[in-house]
Amino acid sequence: MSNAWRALSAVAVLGLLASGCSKHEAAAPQAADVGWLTGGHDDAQTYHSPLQQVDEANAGRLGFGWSYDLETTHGQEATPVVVDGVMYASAPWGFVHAVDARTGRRRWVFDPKVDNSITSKVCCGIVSRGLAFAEGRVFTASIDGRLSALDAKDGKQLWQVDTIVDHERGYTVTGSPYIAGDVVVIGNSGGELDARGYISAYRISSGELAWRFFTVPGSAQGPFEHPELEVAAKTWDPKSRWDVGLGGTVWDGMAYDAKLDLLYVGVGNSALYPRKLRSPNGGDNLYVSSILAIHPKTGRLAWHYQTTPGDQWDYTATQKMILADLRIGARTRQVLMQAPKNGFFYVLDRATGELLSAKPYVPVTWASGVDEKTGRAMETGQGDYSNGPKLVFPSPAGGHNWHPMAFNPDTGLVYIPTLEASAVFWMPDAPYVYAKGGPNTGALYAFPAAHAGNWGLESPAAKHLPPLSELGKGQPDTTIRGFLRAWDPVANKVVWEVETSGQWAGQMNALWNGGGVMTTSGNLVFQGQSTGALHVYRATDGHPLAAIDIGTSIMAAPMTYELDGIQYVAVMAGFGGALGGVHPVGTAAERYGNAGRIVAFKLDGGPVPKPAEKEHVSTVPRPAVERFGSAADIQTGNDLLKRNCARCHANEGPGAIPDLRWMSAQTHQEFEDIVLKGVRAAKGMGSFAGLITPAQAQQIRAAVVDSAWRAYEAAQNTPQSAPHVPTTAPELPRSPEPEPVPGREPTTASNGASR
Ligand SMILES: O=C(O)c1cc(C(=O)O)c2c(n1)C(=O)C(=O)c1cc(C(=O)O)[nH]c1-2
Ligand SMILES: [Ca+2]
Repeated sequence: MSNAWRALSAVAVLGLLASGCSKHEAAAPQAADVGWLTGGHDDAQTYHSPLQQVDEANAGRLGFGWSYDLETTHGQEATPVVVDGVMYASAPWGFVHAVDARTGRRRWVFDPKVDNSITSKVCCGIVSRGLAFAEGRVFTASIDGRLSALDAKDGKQLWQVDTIVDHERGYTVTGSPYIAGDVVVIGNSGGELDARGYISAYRISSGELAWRFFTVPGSAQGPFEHPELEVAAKTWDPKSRWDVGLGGTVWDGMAYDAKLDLLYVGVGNSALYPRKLRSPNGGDNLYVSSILAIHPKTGRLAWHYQTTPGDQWDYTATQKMILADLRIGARTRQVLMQAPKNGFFYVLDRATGELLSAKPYVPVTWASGVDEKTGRAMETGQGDYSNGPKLVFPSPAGGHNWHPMAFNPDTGLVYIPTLEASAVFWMPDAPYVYAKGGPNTGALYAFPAAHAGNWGLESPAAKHLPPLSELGKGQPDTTIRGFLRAWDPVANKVVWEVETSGQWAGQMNALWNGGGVMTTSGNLVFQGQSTGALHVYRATDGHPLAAIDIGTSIMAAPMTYELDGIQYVAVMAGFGGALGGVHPVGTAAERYGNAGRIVAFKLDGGPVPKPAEKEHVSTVPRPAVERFGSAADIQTGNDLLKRNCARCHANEGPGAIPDLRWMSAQTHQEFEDIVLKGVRAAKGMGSFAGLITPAQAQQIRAAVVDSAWRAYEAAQNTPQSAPHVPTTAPELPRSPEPEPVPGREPTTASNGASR
């Protein structure tokens, strides 16, 4: 169907010819090399490979192939591509690593030379979700929004464009570029800041801008950049906060159908979050939280489907979409499938945008269902926090986030890394004030989780809320859990599942312990965990086949390719993203540090070398400075911290991002320079000058010091109530469980982390 598939079958034909030629020499026929051509393997973004050398009978023999040092401790979220024996991998900041896919030896590295002052605008970690490959060129976006075309041979830059329309606003780019015909398309991030979302399409050959599509109007009356915005403007209150940008960022999934010549684009949440502040008289607010089908030749909209009308919970529809042909009733339908954050699994006709089904794949309370006639979600009111705090399922982390799901055409199942979690949303007491280029959600939220630092209901900023016993009355169990779910997209039910939260159920770590997914025609499903294990399951029934401990936390989806008759499986490993500031209790990142690397596996490769173990802090240290500031300063400091800092600094233990409570005396001295002059921008801490005054910086510091002393005093009085900082992480299972894991029952059997 797609270019990628055509390329693959061309390789297969060449392979057959080659094996025909070698007939006389009585040698084993040479298997054709098979690559992985887009982030999700193909234009349909299936995360499925037809390879079957590694299969359910031998997956237990998977071992070390090679590893490659990515020279960073920021999170790894990308799936590399492999073309002609070379792996191209995108890494934090927008680096590209070209690596010999047989040996892991470096061929070239592209450094986008980012001005690191951009980091104060990063919402959810300095990450990259991938690159695109076409016509001998690698396309990559840097976090500051430049799109570069590189010569795949040597990494030389062929062209580069600045894709950002307004550098005063909170734009960054973490998403992958995608190819659609002769254009390369890129979106951007900033839906928690003041971005006005859009995608831009550039000519593959020259980098010339072909078209740009804004996802939300810039004003009530126009002039409108393109006709679709006039339609969209009617769904907004004319008094909407046009000045704040309104969100609708395209920060992750796209897919392309070459036959229909349609590009599919997932659009993110609204900014501000609360309707009351954003579009006071309501409206659906197109095209936030929508799936768009766009003609890549013209940039005109073919159809749209809005998953969350008038979103106010960060329910992005940016999640990766998969294109497949499914037998539904008596017909084969060309479908698009998505599991957006809002908790419903959508099957749409991808030619027309018609809704075929939408069923919850995790607990959902904001809506009772989706009306399949009108295609509209039916809101319950449980999500309405305009008059007081409300506990809502799913949480803003989503029933599913950026972690790729995978579709296996052999089993007909979609494998989804899901989250069962809720959050309490509320409007802050202080009136909302627009912060140019800064955080502008207009709402706050917290997770009912243990050890959740600034993200939890125990955080000082959430202290005035009613207790969970009251907020959660009559609601589903708020224990945070994660499951890998095999979902039948025709019957709309779970066929099998394994729990991936394990021993962390109820804690923030449970959120994304399970990473992105890949599936193969060896009847296999692959998923890494932040424990540092790559898990392999039988695709048909979830039977666990292998758990390979690599000593590096895995979030990204694995991929696979075959060279010289050897099938490799590879994954980019490293903890971070939105959870970068959370203490990764019990993970490989905690035990072995978080040096990012690519690890490749092959049959009979033996154990994977692990990084050296880190030394662990087992006590709560004494804060480096004495308490200071008034109670009012500390209260203000906590609110400022929640709005500006908590998206990175959870302050609940040693994470990939420092816990500010344990700043050294030296760091305390440099605090204003760090916050206001950007002296640590190279590490990811850009300047907040213009957003925070020197006096406010001191209020934030006073709040941090107060928290540090409270933790210290608690630890002195009752050691067992001290923050949980284990000295060793649990051992991972080395051998598969004997029993299959059938049916709908939740199980902890297969990942061994339930002890
Ligand atoms: O609205 C946005 O523009 C935006 C951007 C990003 C991003 O670029 O990383 C995330 C989110 N939203 C988001 O809501 C979210 O849950 C999230 C998780 C992650 C991550 O990398 O772990 N990024 C983002
Ligand atoms: Ca968002």
